[in-house]
Amino acid sequence: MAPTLNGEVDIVIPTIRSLNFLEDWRPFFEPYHLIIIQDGDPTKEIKVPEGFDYELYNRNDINRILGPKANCISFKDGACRCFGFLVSKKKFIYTIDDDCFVAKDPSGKEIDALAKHLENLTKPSTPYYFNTLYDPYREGADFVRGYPFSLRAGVPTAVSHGLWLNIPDYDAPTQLVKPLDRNTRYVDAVLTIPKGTLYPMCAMNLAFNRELIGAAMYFGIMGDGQPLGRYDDMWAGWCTKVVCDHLGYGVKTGLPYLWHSKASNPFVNLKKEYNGLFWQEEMIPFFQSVILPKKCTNAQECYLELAKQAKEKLGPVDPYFNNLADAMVTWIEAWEEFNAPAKVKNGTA
Ligand SMILES: O=c1ccn([C@@H]2O[C@H](COP(=O)(O)OP(=O)(O)O[C@H]3O[C@@H](CO)[C@H](O)[C@H]3O)[C@@H](O)[C@H]2O)c(=O)[nH]1
Ligand SMILES: [Mn+2]
Repeated sequence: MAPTLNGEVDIVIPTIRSLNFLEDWRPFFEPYHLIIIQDGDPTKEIKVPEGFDYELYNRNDINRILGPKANCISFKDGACRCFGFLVSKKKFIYTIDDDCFVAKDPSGKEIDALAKHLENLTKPSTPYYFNTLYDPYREGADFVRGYPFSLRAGVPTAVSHGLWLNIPDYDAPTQLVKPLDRNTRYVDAVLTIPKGTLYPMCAMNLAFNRELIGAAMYFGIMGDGQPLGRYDDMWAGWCTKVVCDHLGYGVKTGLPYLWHSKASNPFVNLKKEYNGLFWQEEMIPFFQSVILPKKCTNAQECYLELAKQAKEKLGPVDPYFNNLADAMVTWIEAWEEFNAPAKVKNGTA
């Protein structure tokens, strides 16, 4: 198990409701610093349970801190969480939704999701050759026969994507036709997503190495005033995976699980997602075809190149993508204002 890295971790929570869920996480989260992003009405008071060390930002704070660049941070959408990624100074970020609770593994033991994410992030990934016994660095597992020794050191892990029991993260059409579906299947595995393969990244139980990939973990312009919602984490997932593949970093998915308690309204979600259901048939082939030049040697440089290509290739799909590409550039400008560009060489920050 990874050591407690509490000096190197920020927990980022977007919220429009109360934070009572933190009581459930207290044994695991209390040693850590929280960055709470209060979305929606800034005059509403958000109560944080006693005993937590936190900083809280509402929309007025975001506007005051970023000035004109604040327009790259979404309003009335969980995508606002990426402001927390921007202002953090820590090596690792864990972001969690406020309707997610501690899950139990099949033995009935409570799952310390954060500890498992940190373990995932501090052990290598294997994107170049699939290990059929899954995570080879796990206690009691290893590389199987036929696995090349030249690849057994693995690569640095940039993203750890956790899953959820109970309410599944379905898109609105699926949720509308299968409202009673509950995810009861606990799969005891962590997989590295192979190089060249995209995946639908969900942000409700997500951790990443901010120094390696933080600059590309931008959640786009979604929600209020935008023709798209609930594709914030999808966009960030596609961008970060393409950047990780280019820079030689790994992305893991699987354990840890948490308990997703609340289904959001599928009718509201359908309105938010509607364009995305069509546009994803264009967005995904775009990301599958992206080639980043060798001169891009860190996440910021890769991201600016991605913004350029997204404008060229997706702008004709809808003018929204021109605005999104511009917002991606603004994000990097803000990122570099807040963080002296981390010169990351060979995966060590
Ligand atoms: O306007 C808003 C709405 C929500 N939030 C905060 O964002 C997260 C997620 O909200 P919620 O749990 O209601 O949404 P889900 O449909 O369950 O989850 C989706 O959100 C994305 C991942 O977070 C992804 O699209 C789906 O998993 C909560 O913390 C809300 O408080 C917000 O800040 N502003
Ligand atoms: Mn939810």
